[in-house]
Amino acid sequence: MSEAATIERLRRIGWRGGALPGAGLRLARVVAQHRAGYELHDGESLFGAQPDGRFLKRGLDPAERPVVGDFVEVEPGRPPHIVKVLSRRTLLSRAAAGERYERQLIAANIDYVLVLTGLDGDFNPARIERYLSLTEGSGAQPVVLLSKLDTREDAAAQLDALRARLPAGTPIHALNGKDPASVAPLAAYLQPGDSAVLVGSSGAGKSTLTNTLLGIARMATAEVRRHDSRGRHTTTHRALLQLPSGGCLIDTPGMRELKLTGEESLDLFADIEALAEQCRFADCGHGSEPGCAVQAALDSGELAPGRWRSFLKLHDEREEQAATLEARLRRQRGGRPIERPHGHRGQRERD
Ligand SMILES: Nc1nc2c(ncn2[C@@H]2O[C@H](COP(=O)(O)OP(=O)(O)OP(=O)(O)O)[C@@H](O)[C@H]2O)c(=O)[nH]1
Ligand SMILES: [Zn+2]
Repeated sequence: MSEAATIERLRRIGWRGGALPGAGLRLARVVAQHRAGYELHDGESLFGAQPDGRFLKRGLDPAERPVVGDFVEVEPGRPPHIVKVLSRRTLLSRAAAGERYERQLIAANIDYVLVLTGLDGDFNPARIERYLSLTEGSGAQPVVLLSKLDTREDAAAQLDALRARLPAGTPIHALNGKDPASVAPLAAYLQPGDSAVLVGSSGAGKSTLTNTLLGIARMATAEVRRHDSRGRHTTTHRALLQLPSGGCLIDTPGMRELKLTGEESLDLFADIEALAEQCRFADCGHGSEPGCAVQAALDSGELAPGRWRSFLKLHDEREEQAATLEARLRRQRGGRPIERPHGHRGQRERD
């Protein structure tokens, strides 16, 4: 295959250029990670691969291991081996409160995180803010998508409220996920060389939107999954969908269930942090303390109550996660076996 053809093929799986690997090596993208190994796609076909021994060394920084979305160099063989991870343009990760403190990598080289929420009962600005905070520092650009526009007559008010609340410049698109014309503006984020992930709660319309983007007839979700797992589509795969607009969508269960786990930045609430610094007491609880700048801003309307509540919620969640993490680390340092609290099981069984 000519070099131009190779580059064209790789662009369709989100490659943005760079040096091609030396003779005998193949460039591919990680689309899934299993206990048994990796699934890779080279723009033409899907194949399994094993990580080279050096990636399995104990104590290796997990950030050095291949992750979904990585471009890797592969040495042929049975099975092929991943020998090198190319440098990443973006990296989505979160803190993992496990036995050992680790940053858990979610995906590499993602350009756009499409945060999908339905304009129906699913609509929840606080959750959208939480998703946005997850993309902070990753290098990926968040895009807010609101589905089920066709079911609402009063969406303008929801949109205005969201615009006022989210950081200025955050792209927001309201759409009908079933209608190709309504979805067409998203092509701007899905050009050749672009990689996107679609996240949102169950029922938000991820499969519906994905099918419209793919331009294939809408099928029941379960049917789509069954067909894909049988490999009915030869050029696409559930985990890495090549879209007609030229970009690709990484769609793995791990991506779909992105959750906050405690270490995300609260930068979205920098204005509130700044307010809190103006309180008379450094340890102000922002309740009934005299000289509380937060209460003053709430009273004057400068700070919206809903925004204050979502700040508190995210804050509490982080504190809780941090406490869990600290307790685990303390246990580990003490070298004692991990004890399960005695009352725990009994309590569980009672309810
Ligand atoms: N009217 C309307 N219905 C929609 C739209 N998007 C999705 N739906 C419907 O909402 C329901 C859920 O959509 P799915 O695409 O299955 O949602 P999902 O996010 O993939 O859900 P999970 O597979 O559980 O993660 C289906 O009945 C869709 O037909 C939309 O823009 N307008
Ligand atoms: Zn205060």
